[in-house]
Amino acid sequence: MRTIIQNGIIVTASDTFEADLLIEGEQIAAIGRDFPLEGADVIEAEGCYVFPGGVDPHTHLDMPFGGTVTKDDFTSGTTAAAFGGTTTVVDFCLTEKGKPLKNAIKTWHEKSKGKAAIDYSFHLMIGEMTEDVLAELPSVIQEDGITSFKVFMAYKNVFQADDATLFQTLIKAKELGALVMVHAENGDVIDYLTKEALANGQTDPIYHALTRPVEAEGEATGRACQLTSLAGSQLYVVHVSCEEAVKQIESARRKGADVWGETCPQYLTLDLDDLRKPDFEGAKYVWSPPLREKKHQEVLWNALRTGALQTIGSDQCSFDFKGQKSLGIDDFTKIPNGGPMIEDRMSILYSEGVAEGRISLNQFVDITSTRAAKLFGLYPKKGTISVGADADLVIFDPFTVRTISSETHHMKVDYNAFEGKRVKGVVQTVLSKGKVIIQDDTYKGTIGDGTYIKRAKYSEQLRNSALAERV
Ligand SMILES: NC(=O)NCCC(=O)O
Ligand SMILES: [Zn+2]
Ligand SMILES: [Zn+2]
Repeated sequence: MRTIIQNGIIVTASDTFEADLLIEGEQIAAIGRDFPLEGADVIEAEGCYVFPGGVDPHTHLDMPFGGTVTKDDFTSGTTAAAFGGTTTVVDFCLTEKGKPLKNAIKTWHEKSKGKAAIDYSFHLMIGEMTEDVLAELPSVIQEDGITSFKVFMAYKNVFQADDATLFQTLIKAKELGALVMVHAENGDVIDYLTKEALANGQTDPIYHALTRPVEAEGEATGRACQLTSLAGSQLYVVHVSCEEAVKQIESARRKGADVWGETCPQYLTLDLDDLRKPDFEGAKYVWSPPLREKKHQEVLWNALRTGALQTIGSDQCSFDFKGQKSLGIDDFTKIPNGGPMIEDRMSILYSEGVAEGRISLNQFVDITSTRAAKLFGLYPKKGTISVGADADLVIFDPFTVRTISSETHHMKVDYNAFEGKRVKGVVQTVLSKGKVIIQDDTYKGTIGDGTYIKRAKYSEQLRNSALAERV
């Protein structure tokens, strides 16, 4: 199959230029002008940007959590992602203590195989570091192509791991060439504060935020950075929400530590007051870390602009308001944490970031796609527009304005945290591996065409991307 995308403005993390793209099969075959049109499907992109498909490094699809299971599975979640311009997701595979890692990986393949609209991969949670886990890790990297491990420093008695586990994971990751990811909040302090709040009859959603203070995130972020330096390893801090955490990451990076940071659309745009909405509506805005005071948003935008934070994940973890979030109507600790964000991740970053002049167009591509592809061993197959790269592409109309609503979104949940918000820019066409999967707000793909990607090691990836940048 031959496809030509013509007259668009190509945008990569480094360049913006007018050119046509020739796609042969699944890949970009040439970038230029005046390709022979005979026998090709021609897509007109005049007046539009052509971006590399988004890479969402942080999703939870079909995941059991908080006494229920996320509403969006690999089919609805990846389809919604595609509508929003994302063409690769890396999902978190949850493990269970005392059980082989391979069991968890098998379960995640069962959840996703033949069910995805776009390509996907897995991170692997490490909850404990036993002899068995140590013995399994090399094959997780070599055979399963899973080159990032996630350690939770919060969710006491559920996912939380101790510092010894985090430290050993960092040491092992350095040896094996993996990137360690952390959910950085002090779970013990939060456990104490939540018990105290409940004892005082403080059960409303706002107490979710008030019992997870910025200091708890700042402290855990700093601790993770220090342990990373001590291990001489590499760290990626997920869903950074506040200035206290940004400062720790900035300070570690200034000292030369190999530390990276991600934030999410919700922390850039929503705030603590959303949790105070009446009639339990605040439950729609329960994330961990929680939404913060508005002043933190500017810090996060500045961090993205200056490079102190490098990526944006959706942290897609969706629960219906009715029936799922309502589990916590009398007790905020029972509200399932998380929200629907996979579809609007890029839209929010474009509209609030590029259109509002906070970040450049090239930074937008880097933050939504390229940087995550590089960090997680997907580059240059994913995350850029270059000859030989997968033809995962987004044709984006920057001028049209749309209104976000749960009535028109493609996620399975009954609300959208941005209901009624007007955003600049509309995804017009999306290609995944050379095939049009979204056009005119319609899904044209085939569920199951999204396939599992084995990823390169962290160290190899950095070497390869440095080489690719030099060419
Ligand atoms: N972030 C959140 O509230 N839910 C998803 C699980 C996690 O990433 O901690
Ligand atoms: Zn988390
Ligand atoms: Zn998450």
